[in-house]
Formats: sequence, C-alpha cells, structure tokens
Amino acid sequence: MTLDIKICGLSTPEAIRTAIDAGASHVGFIFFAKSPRNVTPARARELKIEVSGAVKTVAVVVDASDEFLDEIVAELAPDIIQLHGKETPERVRQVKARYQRPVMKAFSISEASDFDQIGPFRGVADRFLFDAKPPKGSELPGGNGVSFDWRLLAALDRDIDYMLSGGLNAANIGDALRLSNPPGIDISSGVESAPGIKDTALIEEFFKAVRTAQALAA
Ligand SMILES: O=C(O)c1ccccc1NCC(=O)[C@H](O)[C@H](O)COP(=O)(O)O
Repeated sequence: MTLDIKICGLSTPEAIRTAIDAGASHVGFIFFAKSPRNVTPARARELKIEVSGAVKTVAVVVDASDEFLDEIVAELAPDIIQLHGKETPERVRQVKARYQRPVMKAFSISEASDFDQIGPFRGVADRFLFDAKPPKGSELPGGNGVSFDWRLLAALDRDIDYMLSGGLNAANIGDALRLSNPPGIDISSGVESAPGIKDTALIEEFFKAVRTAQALAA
C-alpha cells in the first residue's frame, strides 16, 4: 500500500518544491487568520504554480463560511477540502455538494472514545484526519506539534481511510508507522524551524526517516 504524505501549512515556493521533490503526495494550505501558516486565497493561487504532477492540493479551513470557501475554491481550486473545525455531518454534505470535491474531516483525539465522533461522518466525509487534541489555551485547532497515543488507531475498522497527524517529526515517524500502519500521514510544525517557517532540511530529513522506516518494515 502506498503511504500518502501530506506536508501542511506551506507558504513559500521553496518549501513546496522541497516537499514535492522529496515525495509529498499532498500539500496543504492553511486558511485561518490566527495561524502563523495562514495564507490568503490569492497567495495560495500563486503558490499553486509550484505544484506539479499528481500532487494534490488541500485547502484547510476552520468552520469556514460559504463566502470564504467560494473565494478559496475560485482562487486555489483545491483537490481536497480539509474541514478542521466543529463542522457537522450536514455541513460536510453541503461542502461536498457545493464544491464537488472530496472532503477530509479532521478530529481531535486523546482517548479511544474520541473515535466515537466519526460514526455520523462515515459515508459522508471521504477521508478522516486524526490529530491530537490542542493543548489548553491554544488558539489553533491544528498545527500544535502534539501527538496522541498512536496505539489507539489499532482498534479502528480497517476500511476507515485516514491520515495520521499531530506532532509527527523525523525522530518519531518510525514508531508512528510501526504502531499504526496508517494509510496516510500529515505533518506541519515538525518540519519547521519556528512557527510557520518551513525548513527545507527538516522536510528532507522527515522523508528520509519515512523511507528508512518503510525499508525496515518491508
Ligand atoms: O497548522 C495550522 O496552523 C492549523 C491551523 C488551523 C487549523 C488546522 C491547522 N493545521 C492542520 C493540519 O493539517 C496540521 O498539519 C496538523 O494539525 C498537524 O500539525 P502538527 O502537529 O504541527 O504536525
């Protein structure tokens, strides 16, 4: 099975090129004003020029209005919309219908019972993204660099398609893959030198660690 790898919160052409050259399958753009990774729809359109081949663009939004999503879709034309707020199954349905694109719904996980939330979204969202619960006081629902217990994923139905997210980095991705064997992984702050600043050496190091872990598992 091919492992999908999403590098999220990209905001420079250099970081996008590095991520794609290293083997990213997905690149994510954050549309959330409070985030250090925030980009405007117009900036995302410029950055998309760097995205080549089969690499998919992901628009990450938090409880976004139709007006804002209209602008993002008009500018970026993302392949996937990632809903990272408190969107309901009905809202996921609306977004899919209005924009005719797959939706990845994010959930915060800290214990096994947190997976109960996904029930009403099964067959509605195209994919899930399982992220860690934000630390107390964080203004960001994602991009916090914290992990949850990856062993919890072992209890999930095998037909659930998801990306593992939250606090991944070159040092821990080997353990994460070994313990959860996910269909996809997602990383943001683990390849940054400071909040919102992607580091090309850390991106390359992350992919190297992924490839090493895959070779060991083969
Ligand atoms: O990254 C952000 O700033 C962000 C802000 C608001 C909503 C979602 C956000 N990130 C979504 C992602 O998909 C991140 O890659 C994910 O939370 C993992 O981040 P990290 O723990 O830093 O690897």
